[in-house]
Amino acid sequence: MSSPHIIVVPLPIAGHVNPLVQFSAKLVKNGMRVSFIVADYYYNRVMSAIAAEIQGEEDCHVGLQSQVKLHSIPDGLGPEDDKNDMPKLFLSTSASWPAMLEKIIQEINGSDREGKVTAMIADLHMGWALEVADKMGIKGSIFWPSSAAFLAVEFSIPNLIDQKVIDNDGVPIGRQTFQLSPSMIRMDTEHLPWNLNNDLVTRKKVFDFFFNIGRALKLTNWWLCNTSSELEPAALTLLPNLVPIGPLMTPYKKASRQHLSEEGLSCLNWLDQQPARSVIYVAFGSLTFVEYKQFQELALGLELTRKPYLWVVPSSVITSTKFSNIYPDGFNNSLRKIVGWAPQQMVLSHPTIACFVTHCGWNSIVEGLCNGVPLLCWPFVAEQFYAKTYVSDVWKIGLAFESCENGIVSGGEIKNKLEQLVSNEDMRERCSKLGEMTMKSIQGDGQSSNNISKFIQWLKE
Ligand SMILES: O=c1ccn([C@@H]2O[C@H](COP(=O)(O)OP(=O)(O)O[C@H]3O[C@H](CO)[C@@H](O)[C@H](O)[C@H]3O)[C@@H](O)[C@H]2O)c(=O)[nH]1
Repeated sequence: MSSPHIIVVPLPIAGHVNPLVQFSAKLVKNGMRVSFIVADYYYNRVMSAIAAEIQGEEDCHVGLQSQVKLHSIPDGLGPEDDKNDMPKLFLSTSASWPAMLEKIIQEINGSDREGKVTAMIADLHMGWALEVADKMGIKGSIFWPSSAAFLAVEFSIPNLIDQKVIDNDGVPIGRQTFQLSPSMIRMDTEHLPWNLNNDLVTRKKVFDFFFNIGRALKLTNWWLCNTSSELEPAALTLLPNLVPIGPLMTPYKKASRQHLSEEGLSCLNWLDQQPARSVIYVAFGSLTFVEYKQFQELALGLELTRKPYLWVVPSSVITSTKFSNIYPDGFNNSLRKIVGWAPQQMVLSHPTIACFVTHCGWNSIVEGLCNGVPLLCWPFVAEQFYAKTYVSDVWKIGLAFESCENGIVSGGEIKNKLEQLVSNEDMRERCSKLGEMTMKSIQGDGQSSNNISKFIQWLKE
């Protein structure tokens, strides 16, 4: 009998692609074939990430890599569009990908070499893919890469309308805070998941898109989430049908440097030269954060600490003259390293990292805490604010910036918070403990590990 063949469909953005790369590696190690759908510009990065995941494991051999096949699709955005613009991605992929996905599945099923597709794992925000699977007689499951808290808000839309927190179009009825249950974090109507930008027409489209996700959820009972009961007991109680399988990450000692790009390797080589627990790591995930004045203040704050720092900055910024003028002596010297992309999980597990300045993307938060690295929160939109509340108020493993009246966080504030954070041993200790507890969930008999085993069993049935 041929092995199960799983088609994996992530939203094409790092925070959605990465956890599914790691999950795909697990499926392959459990004897399955994976067809991974990827936007064309991600092809090379995903290819090397998969190779590193699979070969990095001590108990795996090179041949397994051939069990994953990438199928690239154009993202449907125009040449001028930002590849990380979530609302545009939701809308363009849901319009242009269904027909292409169906064609890919037909091609796989028509070829003798690969074995027919037996199941699908679709990102919740690619929920339309389950309708394609359903039409083609393929069993499906939903995967959510972020917090259960985020989902709890999406699932509570009818209640929020009834309770007059939002109107029928998702618009807040006045600014207010609310709790979805007495043990849940308090949320602000400013940070609803569909408030991804200031354009009201787009907000409404994204709200309708989220509201309609319920259709996809009805097509499966497997709602997988990249969280764990150690991290989000209250949200998981509120959503008893959600299956926690997180944190989806690989411990560093197992991962391999051999597949890194030159830039990635240069980050680790540079870290190898730094003193233990000295380096500030700064990265904002897929977010393109390029506001000049704020960039200048962040650079100033980092320089004022006189500590070494590794900062991920979009390549377009590194090459622009305006920004390079901030550093008259050049972007890189022995105390600073500025790169376009870093191998984040390896960086965070490096013993020289002292703290992480993050935009509070869920994967960044979980990767930081699982490596025991205290966090300095700089949320920009939507659910990143929920993650910030977890970090600073619930888990107490990090701090958050105060912005000034003009919305800019000053260099002085950045320096002060960084100094407070790195000198706080209690916080570091709490972070290590929470990280250890959370990692146990995906090991041995941990809850997430058991859930993954049950899911794999279902895929094999
Ligand atoms: O230089 C870098 C920067 C990031 N990463 C990786 O990219 C991923 C980034 O994920 P995340 O921190 O979740 O950020 P985004 O890509 O910005 O994620 C989007 O998707 C997440 C999951 O839904 C949401 O939580 C975020 O708010 C949303 O911005 C992580 O695995 C990082 O390890 C790298 O490897 N190198």
